[in-house]
Amino acid sequence: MAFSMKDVHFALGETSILEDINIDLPPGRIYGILGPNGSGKSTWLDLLIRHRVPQQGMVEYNGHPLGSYSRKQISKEMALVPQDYRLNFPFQVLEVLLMGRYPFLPRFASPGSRDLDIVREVMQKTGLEKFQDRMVTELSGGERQRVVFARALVQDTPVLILDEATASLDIKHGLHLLSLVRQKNQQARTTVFSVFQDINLAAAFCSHIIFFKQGRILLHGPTTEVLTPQNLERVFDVRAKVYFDDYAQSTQVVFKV
Ligand SMILES: Nc1ncnc2c1ncn2[C@@H]1O[C@H](COP(=O)(O)OP(=O)(O)OP(=O)(O)O)[C@@H](O)[C@H]1O
Repeated sequence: MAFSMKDVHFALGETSILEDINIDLPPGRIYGILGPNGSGKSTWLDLLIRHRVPQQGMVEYNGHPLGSYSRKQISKEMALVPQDYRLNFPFQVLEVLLMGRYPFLPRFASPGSRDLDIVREVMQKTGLEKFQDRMVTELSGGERQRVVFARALVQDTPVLILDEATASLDIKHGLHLLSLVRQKNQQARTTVFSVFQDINLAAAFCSHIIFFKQGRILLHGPTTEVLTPQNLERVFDVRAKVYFDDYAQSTQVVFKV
């Protein structure tokens, strides 16, 4: 298993945020995380990357307790693109991307030629070359988000965690970044967790879906099996039609408004 969670409970103060989380997550899949606002999706991602630690239960990564990994080891294994990350310091885009290599550098060492090669390759693939000398503080919100996303690709980890990572991007750049993630998943069997509000994007991109509701995992499974009108009604209280779309070559959803 890439991850395994047993009887996980997480609370903030007196408020229970996640309850009874029991799930085994094999590697090499693209997991779409879906659920209403406030259902615990981002908090659950925080448990995966150990930004938060559950009060009860066990989180394992590759068969070992997540708590047995150092922060640096975790950074070599997992990269996160947060929902709303603010790059407030006046670094150049190239410098921010090089930060993705820091977990792999010995203490006090500077990035080497291999690190620069990885950064250049990601810049080229993500179309960020023309921004490399610009200050991140002088980019638009979407451009900055593309830099944060690219930095996670530079980190080049077996696990990639995306929290509505393309929500502020235009459709072309969003689809392009997701296609890069999928290519990497197919070539290197990376494991991807991605929260989406756009259910059709999740349907097109994810092999598996995990539905959250009120701090619990309500159900999970292969996208084609669990993305049904009944489940969408249970989770989101909406009426929907689910069908296979030839053009998208994936399951798609239309909603009754
Ligand atoms: N720092 C905090 N203090 C208190 N409650 C919090 C805090 N952060 C999150 N919560 C609460 O925890 C619950 C889960 O939040 P979380 O951000 O994980 O939900 P989510 O499913 O990712 O939501 P969204 O779709 O709106 O991003 C919510 O009820 C939220 O109000």
